[in-house]
Amino acid sequence: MRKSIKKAFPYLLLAFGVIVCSAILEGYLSIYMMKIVDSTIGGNKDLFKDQAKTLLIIAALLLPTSILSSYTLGLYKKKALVAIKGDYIKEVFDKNINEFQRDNNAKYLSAITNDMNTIEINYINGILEAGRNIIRFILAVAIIAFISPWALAIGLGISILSTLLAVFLGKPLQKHHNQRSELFEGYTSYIKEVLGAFHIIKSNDLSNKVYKDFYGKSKDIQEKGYLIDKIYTYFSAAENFLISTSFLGITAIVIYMSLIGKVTFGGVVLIVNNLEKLIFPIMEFVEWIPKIFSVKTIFIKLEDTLLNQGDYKETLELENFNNSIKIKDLSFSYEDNNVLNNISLELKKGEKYLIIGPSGGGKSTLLKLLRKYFNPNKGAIYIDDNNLMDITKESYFKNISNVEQQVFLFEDTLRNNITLYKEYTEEEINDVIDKSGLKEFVEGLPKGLDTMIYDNGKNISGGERSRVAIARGLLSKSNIIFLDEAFASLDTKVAKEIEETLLDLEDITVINVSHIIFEDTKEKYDGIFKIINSRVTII
Ligand SMILES: Nc1ncnc2c1ncn2[C@@H]1O[C@H](COP(=O)(O)OP(=O)(O)OP(=O)(O)O)[C@@H](O)[C@H]1O
Repeated sequence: MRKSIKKAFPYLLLAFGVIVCSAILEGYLSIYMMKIVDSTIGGNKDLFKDQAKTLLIIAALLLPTSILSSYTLGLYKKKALVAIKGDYIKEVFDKNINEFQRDNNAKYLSAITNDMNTIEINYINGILEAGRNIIRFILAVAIIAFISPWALAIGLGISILSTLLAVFLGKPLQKHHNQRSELFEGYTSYIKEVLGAFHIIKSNDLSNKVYKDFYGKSKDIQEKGYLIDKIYTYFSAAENFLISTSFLGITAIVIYMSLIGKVTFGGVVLIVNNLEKLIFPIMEFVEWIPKIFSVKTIFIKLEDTLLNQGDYKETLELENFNNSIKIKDLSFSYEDNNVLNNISLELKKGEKYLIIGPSGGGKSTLLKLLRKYFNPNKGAIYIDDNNLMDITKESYFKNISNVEQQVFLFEDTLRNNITLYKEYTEEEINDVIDKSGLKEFVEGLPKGLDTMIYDNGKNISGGERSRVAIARGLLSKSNIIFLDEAFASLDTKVAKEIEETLLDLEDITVINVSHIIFEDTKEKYDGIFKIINSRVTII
């Protein structure tokens, strides 16, 4: 993830370049001011008269450079955040389907909101502020060294002490930031769950329980934040004490040096003025250092969420599906739960299959294996004699489509929901609308295909949703359609009509996992398999 932020590095260089220019102007102005003060006190006013105009121009130039530095710092921040958020989402969608499904997706939600927020506040702002302070510090070092190396040595001593303090305090902060990030993850997951279950909570009078649970989780997060703030407070107090006593000490030393004639009056003014620039940047710098380091654990956590465990190299591109799917001696278990045992089946292109069996028997697992969500533990699935394990996911997914009980619909037009944002001719679209049984529905809509679908399809029926999923599959020229309990929430008449639509599709292989068997359509299947006790029987 840090690599993503590095993409914005040129903008960081630009911002720091502008700050360096501004610092040089400031330094030049300070030294000239000192020379003028000393020469004026010494009775020579000519230098002031000669240089007044130049100094005014330099002072005026500080205004645009400071505006430009704010602008370039903002630009870097924007580019870095867009890069890291964009790359994170892209990599989430590179995850294997099974690995993504295994996790609670609140983990990703929390990463893209809470963790990105912490990265922005502590890491990106930290880099900007630390860099800016280093530049200010170097300027002060140069100016003070020019006047008195002694004053510089003392100032640097304080800086080293402050840095050691920051490194020492950074460790516990890292741990607490990580724990807070985990609490945020649970909190996001909980909010997602209770908002999703709103009607169950209301209708079962669970609001009080939700309130209590929410209060507990929210309190834990606030307490952790409070603890982090407390550590920062102790840290700042120790640092303030160190700095203010040192500040007084150095001022006294410089005044003494002036009394014994080692520093001019202008030099005293300049050193006292630049001591602030020597000490405060370091003070701010050391405050940012633990914040920057504390984000390290968040980067590691984000990268962990993106890791794909399965690293099997897929080498075959499936252009088309022409003959058959062969399942040979396939076994699969979830850890030690053996779900499928030595299954062998052959499914032919264009034929229609129904898979039935008791709940928990392994029907959905077989379907997931056929959909390539994961690979078998033993045996194999062959698509036209190619081991499915070797076929790339991208090329395989182009050949299959899925009709689920819950068909996902985007908040967009019916057309875009069917085409899934790909280009097709009107003729192709009308053809699949006809074949999927959506024609009457579309014709009845005042805006036809341009009708908007709202809130994941609240304005269309369950049967229409299933038909949209079938239309998607037909339009993308899927060779195989998998159904997973697609009829479970439909009334019998609608379910039967959709099943008949599917059974009438020519050249398309349909594999339907269902509890529901209609006696009158049963005969239309080319094969019915029952999964029971980890084995398959042909009916
Ligand atoms: N991701 C998983 N991790 C661990 N065990 C799982 C997982 N998914 C399913 N199982 C277990 O595997 C077995 C088979 O589940 P599967 O969902 O394949 O059955 P099913 O026949 O489709 O059931 P149903 O008809 O109720 O949907 C069950 O014992 C189930 O608890």
